[in-house]
Amino acid sequence: MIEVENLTVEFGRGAATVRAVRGVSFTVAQGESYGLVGESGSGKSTVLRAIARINPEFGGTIRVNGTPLTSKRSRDEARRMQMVFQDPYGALHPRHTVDAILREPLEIHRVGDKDRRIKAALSDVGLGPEFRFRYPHQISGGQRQRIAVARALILEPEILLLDEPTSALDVSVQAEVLNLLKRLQRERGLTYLMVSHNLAVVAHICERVAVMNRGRVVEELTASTLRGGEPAEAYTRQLVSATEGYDREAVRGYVTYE
Ligand SMILES: Nc1ncnc2c1ncn2[C@@H]1O[C@H](COP(=O)(O)OP(=O)(O)OP(=O)(O)O)[C@@H](O)[C@H]1O
Repeated sequence: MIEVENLTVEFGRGAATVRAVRGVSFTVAQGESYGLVGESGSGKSTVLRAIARINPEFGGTIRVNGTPLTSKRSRDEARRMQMVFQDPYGALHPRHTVDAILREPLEIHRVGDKDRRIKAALSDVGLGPEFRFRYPHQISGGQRQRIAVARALILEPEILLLDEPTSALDVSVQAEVLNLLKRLQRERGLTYLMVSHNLAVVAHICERVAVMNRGRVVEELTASTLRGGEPAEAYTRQLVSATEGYDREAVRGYVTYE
């Protein structure tokens, strides 16, 4: 469970201060998938980065399973909460094989039975053992993102923070990775907090959604209200209609399961 209360994040000082997040509150229940949507610059990634402590400075309170987060991420917490980034190429070390990439978190956290776990992690994301000794440049973008998901899950966390996990992928590959994420969430009862500028992606994965604008949450709504296109706030309606044509087509491609 993630409880965010009156979160504020500022960058810079004096006249140059950017108030990126301004008093954001929401709660994500255990096993729920919750989305943050909004235009570029609305502050959604900054919320996620505060929870992951990539930006360690924040105001307000963030509690994970009841424990308030401090500016330093504990080792135990890293096991419970993992993050998947937009760009799988940037997130994976180019000179490490898939095996080394998946082995690293097991070594850091002194988890045994490494070979078995690595093979299982690959199979969990739909990749065969032949991928194990390849380098990131020897596999496709979608396969790289599957490896990033495998790495995030290899320590068996409860929570995944997903920052635009499919935005760098072609639409057809996006659908595959989204279906994979959805299946893993269902099978393992994972809690997801996902950021995307793409309403269709969020409506496909998430049960509830917070819409952000200029650092604030303007509306919290269910995915079915979002899909139905009848949100209460004018800003959300604008966001829906701005993306309607393209995304409604795209979402039709998402509703198949592996
Ligand atoms: N490290 C930083 N230093 C200064 N300003 C920053 C920093 N990170 C983010 N910002 C600013 O904070 C605001 C919110 O950015 P954020 O990345 O959270 O938006 P976003 O909604 O996730 O958009 P995008 O989808 O484009 O990433 C923006 O005005 C951005 O320029």
